[in-house]
Amino acid sequence: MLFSSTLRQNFLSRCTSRPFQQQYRFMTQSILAPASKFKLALIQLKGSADKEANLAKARTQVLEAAKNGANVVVLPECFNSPYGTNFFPEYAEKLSSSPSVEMLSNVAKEAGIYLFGGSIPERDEKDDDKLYNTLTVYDPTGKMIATHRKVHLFDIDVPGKIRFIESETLSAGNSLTHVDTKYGKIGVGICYDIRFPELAMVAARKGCVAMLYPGAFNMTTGPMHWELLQRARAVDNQMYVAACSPARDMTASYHAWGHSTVVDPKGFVVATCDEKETIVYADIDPEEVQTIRSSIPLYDQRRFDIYDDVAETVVVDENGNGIKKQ
Ligand SMILES: O=C(O)CCC(=O)C(=O)O
Repeated sequence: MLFSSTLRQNFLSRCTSRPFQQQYRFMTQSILAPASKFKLALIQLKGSADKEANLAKARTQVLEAAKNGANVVVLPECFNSPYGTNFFPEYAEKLSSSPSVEMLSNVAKEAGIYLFGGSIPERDEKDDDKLYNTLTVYDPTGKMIATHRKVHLFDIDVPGKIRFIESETLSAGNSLTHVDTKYGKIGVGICYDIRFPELAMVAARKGCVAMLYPGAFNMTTGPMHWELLQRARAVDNQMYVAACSPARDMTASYHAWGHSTVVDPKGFVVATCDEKETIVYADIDPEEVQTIRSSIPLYDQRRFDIYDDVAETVVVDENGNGIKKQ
């Protein structure tokens, strides 16, 4: 275990206030929550329109990953359904009565692993018309320890290539999620969330050793940005980054890019694959985070005293000056 003292934990939680960071810039550089080595597995599944079959296949693959020594296992985005706005209402489940949650909890317990259960279309408990794209996380006893509703909905229009408007049927989540595991703190996002660097940056500053993203990029944006975004988030924040995709199915309406990947804190791809069904494994070592952070001490060198508040929306006026939007 690294940095396991209560003192460090107390310190870490106080580090989130800006005046504190300014005063103690030199102390914040290498803070990680208590962390130790673990084996990560990304299950690149080929789903179908048959939910029961998807759940059964996911279960088998999670057990396979655990048999091969994985301690933390990740499933892809929307692993229990086809990916498309028209499918979400049909496949959505309330978490309180969800066959997918039941399977995920049971298999996490049976396998004795932490399970980041990809995502499923979720129906709001109270408002039947409200749907989300939701990740649920389980500890090795099968207890659900976190949920993350996709914060940034995938609304894009690349003329002649791909138009996808997730907000046609989904609502966005409104909070960030950092999961405490016995191997360390882990941040999460879902697919399009990876395009917003703030999620990973906040996670790193809250002591996370890795960001995990279930995702389903496509044949247009996959080759352009899938690996680049993971390497960017890793190198900016000097942390592990992994993204777990469905396998490609050319008979489905949405063709996933595949290429589930793990990137280390230096920005190197340490494990990846092609578009076919497979399991990608990588050893995660928190010492690697410490090593790169002490060689290239970005955390010491940040200039919080001169950055504008990035939470302000800025627009450009007719003279080309940036002005704050009211
Ligand atoms: O950002 C992209 O290019 C793809 C995002 C996506 O497929 C998703 O959010 O599900």
